[in-house]
Formats: sequence, C-alpha cells, structure tokens
Amino acid sequence: MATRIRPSSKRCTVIGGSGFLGRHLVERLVDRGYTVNVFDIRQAYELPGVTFYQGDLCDKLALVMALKEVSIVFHCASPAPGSDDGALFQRVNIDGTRTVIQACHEAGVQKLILTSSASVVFEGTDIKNGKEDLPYAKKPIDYYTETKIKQEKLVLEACSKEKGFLTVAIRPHGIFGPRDPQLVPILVDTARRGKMKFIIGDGSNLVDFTYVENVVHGHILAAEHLKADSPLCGQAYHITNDEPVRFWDFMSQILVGLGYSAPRYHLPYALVYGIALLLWFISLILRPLIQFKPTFSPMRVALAGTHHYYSCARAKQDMGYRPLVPLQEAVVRTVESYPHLRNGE
Ligand SMILES: NC(=O)C1=CN([C@@H]2O[C@H](COP(=O)(O)OP(=O)(O)OC[C@H]3O[C@@H](n4cnc5c(N)ncnc54)[C@H](OP(=O)(O)O)[C@@H]3O)[C@@H](O)[C@H]2O)C=CC1
Ligand SMILES: CC(C)=CCC[C@@H](C)[C@H]1CC[C@H]2C3=C(CC[C@]12C)[C@@]1(C)CCC(=O)C[C@@H]1CC3
Repeated sequence: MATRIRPSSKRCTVIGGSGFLGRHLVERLVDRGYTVNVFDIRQAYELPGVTFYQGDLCDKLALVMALKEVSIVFHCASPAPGSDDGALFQRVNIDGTRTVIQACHEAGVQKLILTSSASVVFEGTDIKNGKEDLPYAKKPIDYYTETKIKQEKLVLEACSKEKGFLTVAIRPHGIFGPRDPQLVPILVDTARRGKMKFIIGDGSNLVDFTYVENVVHGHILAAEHLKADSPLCGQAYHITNDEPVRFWDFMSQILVGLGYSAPRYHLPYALVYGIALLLWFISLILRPLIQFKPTFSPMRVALAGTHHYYSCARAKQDMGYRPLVPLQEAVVRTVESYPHLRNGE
C-alpha cells in the first residue's frame, strides 16, 4: 500500500497570495519560518522562500500542483467586491471554492483557513457589536455578499474530524493598510473628483476598520489553534481592531493626513440611499447602450451611513487574539505608505 508522506506543519499555500491581504500574510508567514507556496491568477512580486504557481483556482489540476506536501491552505482569493459581474462571483467564490476543497482532499491537506467577511451578516441596517451567531443576511446587498455567504457555508460544512480535514473561517471587516487597492485609493479618487464634501447621515455611525497586520495575525492564530480537539473546527471568527470608530472621522483622518479637506456638509441617509438605488437601476437599464458606474453604489452608501461593528470576543477566547497594532498607529502607518496619493502629487 502506498504511504503518503505527512506534510510538514509549516508548509502552506496562500491562494490569492498576490493580493493585498494575501501578500501581507505571505510576508508574515515567511518571517515565522513557514515554507510558502502562492497560488494566484497573477504573480505580483518575488520573495525568497516563496514558490509561485500562477493559475485560476477553478482549475483543479493546476491547484493540486500548488498543494502538494502542504498541510495548511489559506484561501483569500476573490473578485474585487465592487464588481457587479454575478457570473464571475458564482464561478470564483462558489464553484472555485468547491474546487479548492476537492483539491485539498486530493492533495491530503489537513487545514483550510478561509478569508470570509463580516459582511456575510450585513443587510444594510445597523449592527452593533454583532456576534458570530447572527444569521446570514437573508437579502444580501450585492453579489459579493451573496457569494461570500455561500462560500463560507461550503468551507465550514467541509470540516470533518473523521477525514482529518479541519476548516475555519475568518471574518475581517474593512481591511486597510499599505498597498490596499481599495479603501484609500477609492477615497482619494473620490476626493480628487470633488465628491467627498458630504457626510451621509449625522456622522455618528460606528464602524470597524481593521489594520491588515491584525487580520494576518488572526489568520495565523487560527491556523495554529485549529486542531481536532479545539473549538475552532467548522466555526467562523470576527477579526477586528476592537476599536469601532465613527465612519466619517476615520475617512476624514485619512483625507486630512493626505492633505485633502474633510467632508463637512450633511445629507440625509434616506435621500442618498434612494438616489444611489435609482442610479444603480438606471445604469442597469442602460448597460446595453452605455456603461457607467456610480461612485456611491447602494452598498457603499449603506456602509457609509449605518453602524456596523462586530465583537471579536470569540477569537479572543478561543485563540488568544488581540489586535497587535492599535487604530491610531495603523492610520499613521497607512497614510505614510501612500506618498504618491498626497494632494498635489
Ligand atoms: N478588503 C477588505 O476590506 C476585505 C476583504 N475580505 C476578503 O479578503 C480576501 C482578500 O481580499 P483583498 O486582499 O482585499 O483582495 P485582492 O483583490 O487584493 O486579492 C485577491 C487576489 O486573488 C486573486 N484572484 C482573483 N480571482 C482569482 C482566481 N480565479 N484564481 C486565482 N486567484 C484569483 C486576485 O487577482 P486579481 O487582482 O488579478 O483579480 C488577487 O491577487 C477576499 O476573500 C475578500 O473577500 C474580507 C473582508 C474585508
Ligand atoms: C463613501 C466613500 C466613497 C467611501 C470610500 C471608501 C470605501 C471605498 C470603503 C469604505 C468601507 C469599505 C468596505 C469595503 C470596501 C471599501 C469600502 C466600501 C468592503 C465592502 C470590502 C469587502 C468586504 O468584505 C466588506 C468591506 C466593508 C467596508
């Protein structure tokens, strides 16, 4: 009978390792002595000790090659949340995640850590100190959220102590930090186009923004605490900075830090949400003729005008999670990392 070589517990593959979170994760894993494979649709950098496999995660054969002799897989690939390509989300986040699970089985992987999102419970209305037992959103606000829900369910249901395949889902919220392609660049672009003058609502809504190093820390703790006798098996964990902040104060701090004016004038939430819905509907109807994408999508307006912050008590209890970088320090590091986005550059 063929005996399978037991992979080293410090060999891992990061699917989506060329992306924002994935690359930070890869760098930290290498620092901690892991041997790392990256599987991604693109190769964005080179790093000693890291082997790149370029391919689409829907391609099982290509994926299995990158999982050979690996004991841990981190799955943090996804289409960009702002996309409205429903077919792409279905293919990558759902069919692709099924492929990831099958490839893990074929390659004898023992642990799968999924990057999910706290937004799987967000329906566009207030969430204050939400715990992991909140129900999944019944009416997900966009394709991204809809497919992140199905993806998380697939991964958690695949957890099997009998098969020796353990899974866990990390739910970060509002990740930011150096090299983020979304939050700061979109914010600056909106400011440069003169559209960051208004505060949606009264500006008192609290939100979690989580520094990328803390999200990475949560992933590594999860991988190292995931054992057959641990409470992590088949569970989801919020990972936040544990310092909810007023959405508009956070945005203003980044804008002012980069030399732009903070938004000052208030607009009623219901009015802006209504306009965003109308524009989204018009863009849908006109799509065959002209393509335009409103800056303030209904999702962005909901994120900007409601409370949505989450408890990370479960991660503290089960894996000893504590944020490593406090929010203020994280904002300073982030602002310093974008010299090219400063006003006037
Ligand atoms: N950013 C945030 O605020 C939050 C993110 N998340 C989750 O964190 C994860 C990482 O997000 P983030 O780092 O911001 O995203 P990025 O877009 O920066 O990284 C995702 C990476 O996956 C790659 N990828 C996409 N599709 C495929 C595919 N079919 N096969 C192989 N690779 C693919 C992307 O390539 P390409 O760029 O070419 O598409 C990219 O390199 C995602 O799962 C996201 O849902 C959760 C909560 C908040
Ligand atoms: C109002 C405006 C134009 C703000 C600019 C910043 C936004 C681009 C970000 C503010 C909150 C962010 C956020 C996400 C993407 C970027 C923002 C909308 C996510 C949707 C990314 C993926 C997730 O899983 C949830 C995030 C929530 C917060």
